[in-house]
Amino acid sequence: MAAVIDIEKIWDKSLLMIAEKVGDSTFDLWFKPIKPIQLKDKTIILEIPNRFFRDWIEDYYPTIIADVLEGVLGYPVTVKYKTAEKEDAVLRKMDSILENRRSKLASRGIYLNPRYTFDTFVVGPSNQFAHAAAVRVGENPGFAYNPLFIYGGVGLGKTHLINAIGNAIVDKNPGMIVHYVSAEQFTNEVVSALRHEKMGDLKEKYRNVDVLLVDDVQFISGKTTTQEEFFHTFNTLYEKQRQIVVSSDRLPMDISDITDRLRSRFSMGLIADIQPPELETKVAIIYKKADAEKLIISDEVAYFIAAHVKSNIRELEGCLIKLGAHASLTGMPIDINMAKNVLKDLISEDNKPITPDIILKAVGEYFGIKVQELKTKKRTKEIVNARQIAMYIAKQQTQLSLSEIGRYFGGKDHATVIYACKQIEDKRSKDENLNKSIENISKKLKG
Ligand SMILES: Nc1ncnc2c1ncn2[C@@H]1O[C@H](COP(=O)(O)OP(=O)(O)OP(=O)(O)O)[C@@H](O)[C@H]1O
Repeated sequence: MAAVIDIEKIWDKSLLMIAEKVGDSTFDLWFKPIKPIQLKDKTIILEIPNRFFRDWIEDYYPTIIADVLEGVLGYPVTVKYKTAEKEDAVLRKMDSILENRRSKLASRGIYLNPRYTFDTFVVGPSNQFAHAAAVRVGENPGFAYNPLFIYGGVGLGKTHLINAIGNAIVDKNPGMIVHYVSAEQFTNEVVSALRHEKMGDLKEKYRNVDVLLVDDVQFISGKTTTQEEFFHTFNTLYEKQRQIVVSSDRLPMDISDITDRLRSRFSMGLIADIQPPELETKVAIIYKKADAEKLIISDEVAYFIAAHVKSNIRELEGCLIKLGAHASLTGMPIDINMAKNVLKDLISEDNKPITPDIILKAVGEYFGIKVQELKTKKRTKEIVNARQIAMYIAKQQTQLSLSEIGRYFGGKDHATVIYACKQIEDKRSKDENLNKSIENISKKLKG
């Protein structure tokens, strides 16, 4: 007799694992209310209170449920959501258009996010340049800017823009092979191909696309075989005038542990940055998203969210989704009091002072160096440079004395701190890239 699958038990086990990964408050709010409905043909249907739950989970933990279920069941499953409340007819229609688009793309083997198009991207001074470059590439793949390298901080729209390029190309050129891949997934494919002696297949797949979109390329830092494979893929595509678009959270020169030849390839075309959005752009994004979700919010609420979420647009959307979920569960309209109440964590985060630990973490993350290494006496060029930048920022952005800063950086004396600050000050006036790196880290700290 075939084993009967006890869906409740499986879900309970999965919930325990999810709780461990996401922490109590997130778990209670977003995952605990989910109920399993059906598990059949490697597809699980989960009931969620309303569509905001799906949006939030897809934004913040897009693969967590599928990953955990795969761990529990031992095979991959597709996760589908069903909302408990009756959905607005317009929203349901929009969802079905998106779903259609998604399956059309998937049937051509193209895994682009159908939501991320130029139409849904709000343009402002912070992203105007990257957007214009992306549109050009979308209109003229292979011939406008090749490669296009888009860089910017976390959650500022890089994935959205490169998907929008892909969607625009697919729409206009039904025959073109457009391949979107995260650098992490590419690395996994290289590892798997090596293990199963399928490198030939991998080369065949990647070197024959018309458009290659690689997201979060900084991930290949330190991974030599992946870099090697990517380098040859890059050259083959480039020679055939096929379009390459790469996104990264930092400039090519700031990606540590990649070969110089790859770094120089990244800089061969156009490098376009996305900066954190200004207040007006944030407000415009909030309205666009609210519109898409059929949420009614006042100017006061929109400006309140925009003023408190400093830069990350994913967080901006997260606030709106949280409000939408709350309004939908309570049946109350969204007003400023609800916003203040539901988003109170956000407000209390505002006054957090910048500490040397926060600076070390931000600098470490930016350059891909462990905080511990910044605090030791290690003297490789990269570490010394990052450590000096961190001291310089600490001097600028904290009230600490030079000796106190020195102490935080592994017992250095105040003369070392003065020297570091002077070095960076001098280099900054001559080196635009260094200047940009410091600005980006500082913005991240303020955000
Ligand atoms: N200008 C914009 N207009 C509308 N939505 C935007 C804009 N910029 C970002 N977003 C939205 O913000 C969210 C985060 O953006 P995205 O995932 O593209 O960021 P990212 O830069 O790739 O982040 P990460 O560094 O984490 O990979 C997405 O839902 C995206 O649609």
